[in-house]
Amino acid sequence: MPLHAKHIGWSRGGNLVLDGVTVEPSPGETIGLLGPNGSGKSSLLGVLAGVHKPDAGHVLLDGIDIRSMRRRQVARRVATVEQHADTEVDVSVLDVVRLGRIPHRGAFGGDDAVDEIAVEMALRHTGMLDHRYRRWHTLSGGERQRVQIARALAQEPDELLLDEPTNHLDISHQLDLLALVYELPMTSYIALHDLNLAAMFCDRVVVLARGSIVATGTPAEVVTEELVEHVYGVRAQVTIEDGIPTVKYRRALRAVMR
Ligand SMILES: Nc1ncnc2c1ncn2[C@@H]1O[C@H](COP(=O)(O)OP(=O)(O)OP(=O)(O)O)[C@@H](O)[C@H]1O
Repeated sequence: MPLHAKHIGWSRGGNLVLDGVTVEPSPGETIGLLGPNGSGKSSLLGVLAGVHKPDAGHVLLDGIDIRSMRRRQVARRVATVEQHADTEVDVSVLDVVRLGRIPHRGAFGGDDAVDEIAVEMALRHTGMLDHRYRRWHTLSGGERQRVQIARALAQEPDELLLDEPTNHLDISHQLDLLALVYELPMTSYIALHDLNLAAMFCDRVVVLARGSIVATGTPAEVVTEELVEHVYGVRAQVTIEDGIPTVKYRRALRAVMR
């Protein structure tokens, strides 16, 4: 059973950041987490990754609460790509991607050949193989993002948690990356701001507002003109082609203050 969130409640600084959030994907599904700034998408990913301990509810992996699992056990199964991953250390692309193999190495090391195959596959998948000897600090924002995805893939997880992975990417790489994630056999949770990309590449979307789920279902069920106006306060036209909604936003009249 993939990573499930059941009735998650999580508070920070006296505020309820997540309130009764339940998400139960089927194996291999791509779940889009949508919602305005501050609605709880990153917090939910943090809870799913086991980084934040929920005050209420459970995160289950194979039906077992991850709190009762060892950290390494969870790390072998769940890979995370954060929004602003960076390092001051002078490392190569290869060094970063090899970090993904750490959960698979025991006290006496691991199988170097297996590790190197996983690393090469991950670099190839993300189009970074030719850049493997580049230094991290020489990479563009988009290239760094792809390296972080490669690191997560090298981990060979069953579950992938991605926080706005298309940040910094040009449209061609956004489409490539989401197509890659969509085709991977693993279950993925992706926090996204772009409703059109979410509609194209997610099997199901979960819309959060102020820490609660306000809608969940297929993109065609959820991404409606009413929802866009209700959740984002933006008027839009939504058309559906081949079962995939496309959102065209209406430009708000600018308030001129004199
Ligand atoms: N450690 C923390 N301490 C205090 N407040 C927090 C903490 N972490 C999150 N929050 C608050 O919880 C709310 C949800 O934040 P979160 O980062 O999960 O939202 P988000 O949907 O990912 O936002 P964005 O789209 O801007 O990335 C915000 O109001 C945020 O300020």
